[in-house]
Amino acid sequence: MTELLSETGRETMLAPLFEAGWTMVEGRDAITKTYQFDNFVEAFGFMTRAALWAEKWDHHPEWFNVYKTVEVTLSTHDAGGLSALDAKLARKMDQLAG
Ligand SMILES: C[C@H](O)[C@H](O)[C@H]1CNC2=NC(N)=NC(=O)C2=N1
Repeated sequence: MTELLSETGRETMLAPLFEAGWTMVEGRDAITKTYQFDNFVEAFGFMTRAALWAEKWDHHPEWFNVYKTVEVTLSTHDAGGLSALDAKLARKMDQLAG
């Protein structure tokens, strides 16, 4: 069972993500970010690479793709909110998106 982020965890792990363009989802303990790529192949390539990390970590994004835009929402369903895994996957996605 994955634990919800503590207050300290939120300050240390989420603050840098907010700096990097992630925001809280309204009315829900989840974070979201919209990535814009140059074209569909770049967007889908990002999703493919992120999917492999998600599967490896058994932690999966909610996401929505239209052409070169990918809208991502991260939350831990098992915990009913944000856990350290969401921060970890968010950092990986930023890295993959370059
Ligand atoms: C059984 C399986 O390990 C769980 O359902 C995993 C799968 N991927 C998951 N992904 C996310 N985002 N949250 C979860 O709680 C979660 N749980």
